[in-house]
Amino acid sequence: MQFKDKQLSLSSPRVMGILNVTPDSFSDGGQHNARDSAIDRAHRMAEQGADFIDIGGESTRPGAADVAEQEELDRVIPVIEALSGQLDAVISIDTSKAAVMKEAVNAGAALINDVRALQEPDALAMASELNVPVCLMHMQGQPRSMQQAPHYRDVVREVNDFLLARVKACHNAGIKEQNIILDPGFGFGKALSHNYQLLRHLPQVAALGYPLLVGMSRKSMIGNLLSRDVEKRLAGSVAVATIAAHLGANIIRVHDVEETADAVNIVKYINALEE
Ligand SMILES: Nc1nc2[nH]c(SCCc3ccc(S(N)(=O)=O)cc3)nc2c(=O)[nH]1
Repeated sequence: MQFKDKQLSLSSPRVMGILNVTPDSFSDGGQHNARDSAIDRAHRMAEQGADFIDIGGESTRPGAADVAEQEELDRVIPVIEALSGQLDAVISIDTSKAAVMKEAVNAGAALINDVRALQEPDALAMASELNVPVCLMHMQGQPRSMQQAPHYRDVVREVNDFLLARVKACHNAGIKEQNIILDPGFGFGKALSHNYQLLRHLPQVAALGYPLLVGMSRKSMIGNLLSRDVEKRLAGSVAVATIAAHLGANIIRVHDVEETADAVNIVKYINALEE
């Protein structure tokens, strides 16, 4: 797959490091050293084996409030500008806003990661104009309310139907087939059982024929099942990452890059063994 001037094969699973530049992700709260610590973290994750660094200025965890466009721009653009051309990894922008997509790609991002699957105003047209790969993710509802009462008749079918509908919308907007990545959206309007049904049937999502991105790292699907607080979810996160890679996920979005890269390297080795 082509990410601006970087060709990256997705034939074996890749690791995406999470770089949250939202205030709730900084311990000390200071803006300046927050930016510096984000830049250091990006370099560290690239060194640990991240092929992508996903930069997000809007928290989309359950209950999160919306973020104003300028605020989101102020958080992410300086970090992308500081990292562009300095990393061996591809910079991804985690946003739903057309204006943030534009500025981020102009500043050096080569992948758009939209948890709202280009449903916001002008997002489809912007993604088409920017002509970079885009990840379309399934979410039931909006972050503020999505975990109140998630309900599906058949979660895998309904997620697949949504993703295909968004692919059609992309096609109609002139977005190239080879620029599309899909994501079932773990934790975005899903109860525990829905998340594990999606993981177990990931081959059915892969069967849609597009590269898959998955993000389960430290999420409640691990915490609730194992009764683990967020700082004790590394083993569970590596476990689900390994399962997803083995079942066909192409990009694994995680906090813990080094540990996940080790697990993915074992999956890659097994997959490379001749039949
Ligand atoms: N493509 C893609 N982008 C993503 N960005 C994020 S931010 C995570 C927000 C969050 C935190 C915690 C829970 S919970 N209640 O399950 O613990 C849900 C959502 N995630 C993903 C993901 O998966 N794919």
